[in-house]
Amino acid sequence: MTHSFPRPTGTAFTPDAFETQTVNTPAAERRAASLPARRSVKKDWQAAWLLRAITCIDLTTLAGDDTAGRVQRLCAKARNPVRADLLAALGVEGVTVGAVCVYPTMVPHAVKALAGSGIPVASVATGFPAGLTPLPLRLAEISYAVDQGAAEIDIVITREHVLTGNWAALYDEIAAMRAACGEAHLKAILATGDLKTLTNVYKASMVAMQAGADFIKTSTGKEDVNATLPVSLTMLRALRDYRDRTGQWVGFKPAGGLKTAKDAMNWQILMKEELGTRWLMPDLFRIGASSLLGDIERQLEHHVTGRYSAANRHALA
Ligand SMILES: O=C[C@H](O)COP(=O)(O)O
Repeated sequence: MTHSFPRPTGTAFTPDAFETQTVNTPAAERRAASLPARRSVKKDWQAAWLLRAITCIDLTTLAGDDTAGRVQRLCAKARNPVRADLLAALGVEGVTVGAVCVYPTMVPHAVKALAGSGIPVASVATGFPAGLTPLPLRLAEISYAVDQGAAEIDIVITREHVLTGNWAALYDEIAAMRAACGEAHLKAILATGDLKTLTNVYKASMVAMQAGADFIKTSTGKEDVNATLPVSLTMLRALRDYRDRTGQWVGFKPAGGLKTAKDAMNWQILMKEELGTRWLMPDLFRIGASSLLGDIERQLEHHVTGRYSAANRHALA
């Protein structure tokens, strides 16, 4: 039984917790670069890590041409992410994903398609992906998504507040969004590809956690640069510093560009080494991805059958 942590409550706005902080970017980049070079775990252990990764995927479709039919198909995949014969061969059952993540108007279709599954529906909101609409409209979008049945809200921050060092304004907007979420969990998308420096990433992470975010998330998937290992390392260090200062455990969600099973394992290894095994569970770790599951399933098929499906012949090095 995994110990469950109380939902983070945030704190008062506390600039001294981060204002003098600077990130050693070359050191962070060196540390991150060492991960993919590692020999990854092999055979049964690899399969176990990949099954664990599936349980943390926020299976996502965030496209302008999304339809009810596409969301229904995604939800069917969320319910059964791995072929039954492969699960039987692996000796596991009941594997499902962490959540399904969609746009607000697609929430009702996901809620209906996931009824009885226990899989939560996550919705982006607050003017995703740019976030440049009036705050009252952004808060109303949160309320709409929650009213439609979303249990998790992925909000986007106003990057200008970070780029101008207006940390109080950033705190206030995220705190207002957290209040609008009510019982729904809030994931704060920092759009790190827009934030220019790792020091800004660290500070934005701390402010989002002080404002009550349940998760901090790297990217919308729409920036030029989305989830990277150096940025993720910086956010994990902020998570750890925040936990050490406040005792509150906040979750982490890399998103955007995680496409392969190797990507998933690189982030899992980073999480384990920086924060520990407990942080590999879906209440503290999610991967926002639209195509990652396909490659993980192909690697599991290879593990079981020794063959790759026609769609992919890239060995997991
Ligand atoms: O979290 C949501 C992201 O948009 C997923 O990005 P992706 O399509 O690169 O997997």
